[in-house]
Amino acid sequence: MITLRGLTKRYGEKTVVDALTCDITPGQVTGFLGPNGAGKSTTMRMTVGLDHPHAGEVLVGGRRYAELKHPLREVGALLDAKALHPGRSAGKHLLAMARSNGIAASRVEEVLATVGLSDVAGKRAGQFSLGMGQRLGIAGALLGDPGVLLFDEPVNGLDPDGVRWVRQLMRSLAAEGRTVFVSSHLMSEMQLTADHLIVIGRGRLLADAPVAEFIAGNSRTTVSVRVPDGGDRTALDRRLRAEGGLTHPGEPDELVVDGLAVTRVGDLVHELGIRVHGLAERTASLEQAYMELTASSVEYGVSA
Ligand SMILES: Nc1ncnc2c1ncn2[C@@H]1O[C@H](COP(=O)(O)OP(=O)(O)OP(=O)(O)O)[C@@H](O)[C@H]1O
Repeated sequence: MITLRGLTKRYGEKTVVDALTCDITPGQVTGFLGPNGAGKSTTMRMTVGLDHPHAGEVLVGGRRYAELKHPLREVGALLDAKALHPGRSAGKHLLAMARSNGIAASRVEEVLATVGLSDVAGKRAGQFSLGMGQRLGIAGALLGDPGVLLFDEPVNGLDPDGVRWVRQLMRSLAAEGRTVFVSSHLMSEMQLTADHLIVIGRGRLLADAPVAEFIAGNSRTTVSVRVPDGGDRTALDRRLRAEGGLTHPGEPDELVVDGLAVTRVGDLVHELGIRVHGLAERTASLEQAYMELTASSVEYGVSA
């Protein structure tokens, strides 16, 4: 469990993490979303003692990071995959981490195997590709077999196979009862990986909800009706509007209906005796819901 209570961080005049209060609970993957500069990395850095809050606190398993005797056994983190000694081999890098936290040397081979780097254990980390570096960072996070894991954009630079591997790893770590907190800008991937979401904008909490609830609460479900005959389409359009629906054209043979349930649209089609080629409910994607929610919190954007 990670507990944030009024967590606040300022850089100069700017408050980059602003009174964040939430719990990141075990047994599920919690996605951490927010526009560039929202304060995600800063929050994660404070969780593992690399930055210090100006106010409030962040606790791991009920304790501050500084109070943990062997921190890597309690919380593992992939924050900046490039932050390692480039001349040191992957194996030696992990061994040094293990020694500093009283972790058995045998864990090094285990985690290298888990991330698929056993064959390059002797290679210098500086020669690693972006994806290999990410895998090594993940190995470091797993080293102490911790109950709490933080991953800051873990799929950055990974190929599709690697992205899928990370997704499965996150899911299995959560299924083992661990707390998995992961940031990403890849909404489609988050939709597949996360159970719960924490969304921030300009350092403030915007949402703390299960993925499905977040999507439902920040977007509208529409109904798509495919009507091949233009005359029928006009008649249906008129009727749907009379019933209080908002309609707009989609594909050439399609009407998109807002504000009426799919069952009601189906009944009206039947009543009018209209031939249709498709009737479907369209649920918004996480990306649409996210864009909707964060539109006013984007700091570094270009106007459309
Ligand atoms: N060491 C620092 N000194 C000054 N400002 C900083 C420092 N670290 C971060 N910031 C500022 O704090 C804000 C939050 O940055 P942070 O990296 O936490 O955001 P983020 O949500 O992780 O963004 P991204 O999605 O781009 O990685 C930004 O405006 C950033 O410029």
